[in-house]
Amino acid sequence: MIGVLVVIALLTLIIQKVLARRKYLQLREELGLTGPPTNFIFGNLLYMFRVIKEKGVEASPTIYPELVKKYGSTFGFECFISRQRLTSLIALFCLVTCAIHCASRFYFGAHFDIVTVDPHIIKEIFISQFGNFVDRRDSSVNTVYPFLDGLIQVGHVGSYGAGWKEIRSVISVIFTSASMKKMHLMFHDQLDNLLDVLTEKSRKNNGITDIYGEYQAMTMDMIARCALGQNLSCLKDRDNDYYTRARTFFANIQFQKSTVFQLTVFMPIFRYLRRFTTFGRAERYLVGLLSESVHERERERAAGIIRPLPDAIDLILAENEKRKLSGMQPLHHEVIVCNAWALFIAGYETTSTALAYATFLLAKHPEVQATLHEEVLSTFGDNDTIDYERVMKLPYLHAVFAETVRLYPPVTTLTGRQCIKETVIGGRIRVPVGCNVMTPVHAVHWSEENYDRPREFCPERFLDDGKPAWSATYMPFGIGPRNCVGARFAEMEFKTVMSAVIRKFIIELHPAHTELKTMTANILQNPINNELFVRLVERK
Ligand code: HEM
Repeated sequence: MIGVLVVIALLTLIIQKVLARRKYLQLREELGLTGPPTNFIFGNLLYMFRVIKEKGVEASPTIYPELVKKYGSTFGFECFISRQRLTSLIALFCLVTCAIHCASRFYFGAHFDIVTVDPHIIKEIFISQFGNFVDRRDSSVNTVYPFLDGLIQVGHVGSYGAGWKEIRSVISVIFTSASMKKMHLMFHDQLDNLLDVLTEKSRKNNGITDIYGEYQAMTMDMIARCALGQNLSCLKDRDNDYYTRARTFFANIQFQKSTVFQLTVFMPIFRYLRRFTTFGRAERYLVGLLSESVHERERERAAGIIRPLPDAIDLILAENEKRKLSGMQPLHHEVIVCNAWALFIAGYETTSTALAYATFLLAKHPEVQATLHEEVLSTFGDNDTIDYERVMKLPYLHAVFAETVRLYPPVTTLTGRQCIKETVIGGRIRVPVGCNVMTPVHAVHWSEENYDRPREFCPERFLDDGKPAWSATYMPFGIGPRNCVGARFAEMEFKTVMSAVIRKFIIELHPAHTELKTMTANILQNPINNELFVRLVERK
């Protein structure tokens, strides 16, 4: 008798899930959108797998731009997940479905996104209707500590009461011009370290250097110093705990490498297993150190010890003290830790990727390199300190920066928003609560409607108009009130490092790496194999 009841319960459950899935798959049609054919179980995932299987992983950045060509500027798409481990995933899925059928949010397939590169709709979502789209498109694995209350993921209501708006207003104080100038003073030690390491490399092995590896170590040193007050020396000591754990974190927080990550796409309840994953364990260790740093800083401040060069933690704590004094609820300790962590991860990989792309592009375009070198040399000579005021104003350097992140945006699909109040966009598309709208930045930047010869590296396109305004056709740092809070920091770091490197070295192509091959995974666009080789020749 019990056996019969169990079978009936399971059948009912399966029928219910199948019907829910059918209804979900009809959403795209209901909203009047087209898109690639959808598989009942895998949504559009198989479409992505097919492209990568046929053309290789280097074709991954072309997926969205090609879809735009095929289905127009706004379409519907279900994505997220890799084929690797699908077999084990399905087996596990069947098992756990029986075990935890009470999970309330059930994604049998994947997320449904409205994808748009239409400038009018982009402006609506990210700016004029921002109030209806405050939340970022969520990734289930990130909706637990230590990500949930960090700026990258937090929604309009945070778990400790402080939502995106409040947290953003606190974090923004870190990036005012006055704070940035002080942080710039902290760059110089790291810059000297970088030049020492690169000089050594240029004298060995014919100057062939994996420049991406060196930039990654350096940006970690810089963000750790400026954001977290940690004096690391990853450039010179790759075995240090921060570096090895952060590399483990980044190398493993990927769909294809983590079964838990994959499971969260189907069933968000699995996000609670984050802490037991390889990336989760590395993260827990680093976040533990951060939490201790915050406590220590609180104790110092209470004892009246104020650092002359405040880092991000000092600035957050100072802002929190002001909040207390004016009768507002201060940010909870865990919220501060989540945000210190968010700044660390958002500020590390992205800037090193942009620097590596630019270095490669300068090697590939010696005429651009010569013009940039001339500008840097005529401003700073051979020995002047590269100071904040002057480096931020160099027009050609700015054009190289702007064009690099246009042609190879390091962040491609973080620019998504989740609807929190039902609305209509583009005058016709109903967007229900919970639905995501996402703009793939590279598809916007590679569109012939927006740029002449969009796949060519041409810094001059940013010279005529001076500083490019971030807009619906130029959005390497996103757009609207929830754009990249660290954009000016990234710009400052990029320009300072690039000036120092170009002043000291001639950059040439490595004969075996004459083409820049990138791949998109999760929200980022990285060099394939996480390495990028160039040849460095010390200038006389
Ligand atoms: C070249 C380097 C960088 C690129 C290309 C980049 C790009 C982006 C993009 C596209 C977004 C999403 C914006 C949107 O949804 O409209 C974003 C968000 C964010 N970025 Fe960056 N970023 C870079 C460097 C940094 C740095 C250095 C930091 C911190 C020091 C940082 C911190 C953040 C944070 C905290 C957010 C979330 C902001 C919010 O939701 O309010 N980023 N970034």
